Amino acid sequence: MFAQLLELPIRPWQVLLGTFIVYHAVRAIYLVYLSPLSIFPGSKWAALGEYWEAYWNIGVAPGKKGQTLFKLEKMHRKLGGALRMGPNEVHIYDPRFYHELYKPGSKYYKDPTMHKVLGAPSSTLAESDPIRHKQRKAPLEPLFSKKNILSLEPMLMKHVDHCSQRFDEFYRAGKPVSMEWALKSLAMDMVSQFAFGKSLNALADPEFKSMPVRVFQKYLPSLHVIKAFPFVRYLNSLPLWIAKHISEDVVMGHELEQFASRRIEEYIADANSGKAPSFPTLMERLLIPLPEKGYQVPSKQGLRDEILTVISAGDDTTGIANMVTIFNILNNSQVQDRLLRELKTVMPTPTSHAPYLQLEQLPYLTAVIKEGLRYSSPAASRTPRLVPPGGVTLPDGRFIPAGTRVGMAIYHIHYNEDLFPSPRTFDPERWLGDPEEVQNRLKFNVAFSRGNRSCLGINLAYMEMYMAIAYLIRRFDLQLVDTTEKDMVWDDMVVPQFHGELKVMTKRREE
Ligand code: HEM
Repeated sequence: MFAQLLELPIRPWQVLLGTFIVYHAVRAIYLVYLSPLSIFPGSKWAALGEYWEAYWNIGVAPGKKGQTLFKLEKMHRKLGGALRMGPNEVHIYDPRFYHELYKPGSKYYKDPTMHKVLGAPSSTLAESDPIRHKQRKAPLEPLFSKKNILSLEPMLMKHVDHCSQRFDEFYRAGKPVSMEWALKSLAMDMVSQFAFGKSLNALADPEFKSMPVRVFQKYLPSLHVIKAFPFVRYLNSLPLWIAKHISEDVVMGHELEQFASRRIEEYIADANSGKAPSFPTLMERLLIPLPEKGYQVPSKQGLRDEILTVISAGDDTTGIANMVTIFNILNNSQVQDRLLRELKTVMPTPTSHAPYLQLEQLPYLTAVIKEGLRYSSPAASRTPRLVPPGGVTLPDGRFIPAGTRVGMAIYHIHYNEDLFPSPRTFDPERWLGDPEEVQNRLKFNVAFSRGNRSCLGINLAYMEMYMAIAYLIRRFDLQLVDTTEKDMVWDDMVVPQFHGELKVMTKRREE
């Protein structure tokens, strides 16, 4: 019988199929049982391919959208501080490793294969090469310095005033404001004016749902899909007449790119005719070469990529941090009363003004903002890096070889019970009290990440938060409408995507 089988002719496709099966079987045995990463526990599926993450993130099964972060949290609690996350990736939960991975001068660089498919590959955010990254950052660092950002205060104030006027209109019409859209529009106007010199006027949209705000809201969650299936990104390169038939999101993305390109042309034309804005802008800096620092002015497409990346990095993040903080203030009358009492010391009437430098000195407002950043964790997901030559030994003694992807998530640090007891309670008191304890805790308030690749926009984000929260709480007696903690539960769609809406009635305070 066996001899008869051997005599059967073997067809080429059978050879191919057999080779394919044997190759994958051997590969699977190697990855799961023999690879140096096989010492790390975790799902066997995760060891075999990138699709374990996608399964929990992109909604292939009902209720499994944006869940990898939370799934990892549960698994770490059971299986320990380091887990296998992919064929070549380990996920770390142990906070002792955070400041090794994301420290200044860290040799753990971004993984080009991962970052180049996300967003604009030529942007500073996506650049993985440390030398090129330094060159790209050269014009941006002084621009984002605190001194420079302070000069934006009058411009930001104008947008807070515009937002307040829009709140009045909603109140007169007897309609609640959807705060997520309103606060993202506020952040959009601030960051776009900083980028182009002119704001996109998102606050003027009747429902705060202007095209750019909607596009970013839709685009960021699609990064989960692009990460798992990089070819999806190339849909964006299709001619518009084809794209129209495939996806409305792609069409919106095209519209935004064209819109940004027009704004760049306008800026250049204005600057050439001596009409540059009176405050520092991103466009202005990007157009000045710095040969001594290796910075060259990017192409028009490079400029567009950089501008759109900065706007996207600064819009949803700040809008979400403000929204979550405001919800928690309104949801806790003790927090609101104490904050209001403090605000009245520098803004005695609801129409008073207080300079940012004075707001920044208020201890309770500062504690509320720090807690808001911890609690909201707007950039919650893991940010992977590559282990440098020589490999690394984890605090628990296990070794990870060079070239392995390792990542930690800001949310896991912020919700770690050992660092922040009762992490699900919004408690500004954590940031008051014994200065030494607060100082230690501050090391783990990592909303903006740490080290060379930490947030460039931190000074702008703080100023936006202080101004939005101080003025909106001092000016308005905001009342929650049909909003509970359940609405504030979120899925991790690159930025938090909430299950419900924060809606408030926006009545002016009289005293
Ligand atoms: C509450 C608001 C914000 C939070 C929580 C936040 C958080 C972060 C985090 C965690 C990173 C590091 C990402 C990584 O490791 O890949 C980052 C990077 C960055 N952020 Fe922010 N961000 C905020 C607001 C802003 C604003 C307002 C801007 C600018 C207008 C901005 C611009 C950037 C840029 C350009 C980078 C890339 C830095 C680099 O790669 O060198 N961010 N941000």
